Amino acid sequence: MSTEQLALKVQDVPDKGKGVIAMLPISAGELVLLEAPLFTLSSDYSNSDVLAKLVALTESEQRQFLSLSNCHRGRFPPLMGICKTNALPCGDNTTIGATRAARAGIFMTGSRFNSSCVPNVNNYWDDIQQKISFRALRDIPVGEELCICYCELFASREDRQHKTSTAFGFACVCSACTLPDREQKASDKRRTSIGRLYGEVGDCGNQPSLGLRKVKLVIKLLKEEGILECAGATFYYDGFQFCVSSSDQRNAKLWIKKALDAESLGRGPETSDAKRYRGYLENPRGHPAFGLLRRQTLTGPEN
Ligand SMILES: C[S@@+](CC[C@H](N)C(=O)[O-])C[C@H]1O[C@@H](n2cnc3c(N)ncnc32)[C@H](O)[C@@H]1O
Repeated sequence: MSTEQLALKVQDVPDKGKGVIAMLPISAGELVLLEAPLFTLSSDYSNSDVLAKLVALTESEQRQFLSLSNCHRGRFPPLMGICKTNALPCGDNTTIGATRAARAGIFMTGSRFNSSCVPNVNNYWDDIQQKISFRALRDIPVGEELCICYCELFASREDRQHKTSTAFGFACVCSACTLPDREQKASDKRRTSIGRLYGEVGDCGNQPSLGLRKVKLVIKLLKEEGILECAGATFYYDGFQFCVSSSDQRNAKLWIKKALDAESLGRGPETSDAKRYRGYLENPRGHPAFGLLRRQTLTGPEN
């Protein structure tokens, strides 16, 4: 067993079947698991594709595969049901925006992570190592369950529950989905506002001051929802782009440093985006949008 896996244990958790529990204190940004898939499938797989993968496995691996949960009993043939319940993206995949990985994989430990709408772990496919990595988004104490997010974060609880119940056959019981009524309404309002602002920020290319105000509002809302660590990088990068297009190098550097820190936390310091961000931190003029708009001094991130 690798050092990373010593920090984890798969065990029964209330209302969710099995789950992954921290056995040691885990620090923000730490790699908690790096795992090769048992097998991968293209996104349009059929039952016979799964069967072909299964016969290539050892008997012990087949047993492990068949022990995974199946939330689609009666709706799909059993092998398909297990894959649909447990497959994780093996490629670029975003819960923000529309990028969908072309392949998905089944993982002996990785497929045991349950979902939370306030995840404390981020999963990311490492294309170079051909493995999936799981990194802690914040400090995690011993005994806490490690959860990733299966669904769109910037949606109301009703919409999130609709997605998890149709795609995965469960009504999410995470802390964000079980808030008392008043707090639930406030959370729904924040998340739907973030979703709306996400689109609006994208439309502010020629209005950098307005764009930055919206970015700052999103960051405030993400922080209040406890999901800044898993969703902040893209907005910090937007902040950088507004500054760089206005030739404001000083503030551009402050924004790109935030984007780099957020990227490294959730996906590691060696991703292609992290490398690109480091390049811009050294030389913001290297960005293709540098100086495209009127030169002006904007503002940096709040803290
Ligand atoms: C990929 S599996 C995760 C591991 C699974 N709990 C097991 O026992 O192997 C997905 C299934 O876990 C359960 N699950 C995951 N996240 C959950 C959540 N937030 N609330 C309730 N059930 C959840 C659902 O049954 C779902 O279909």
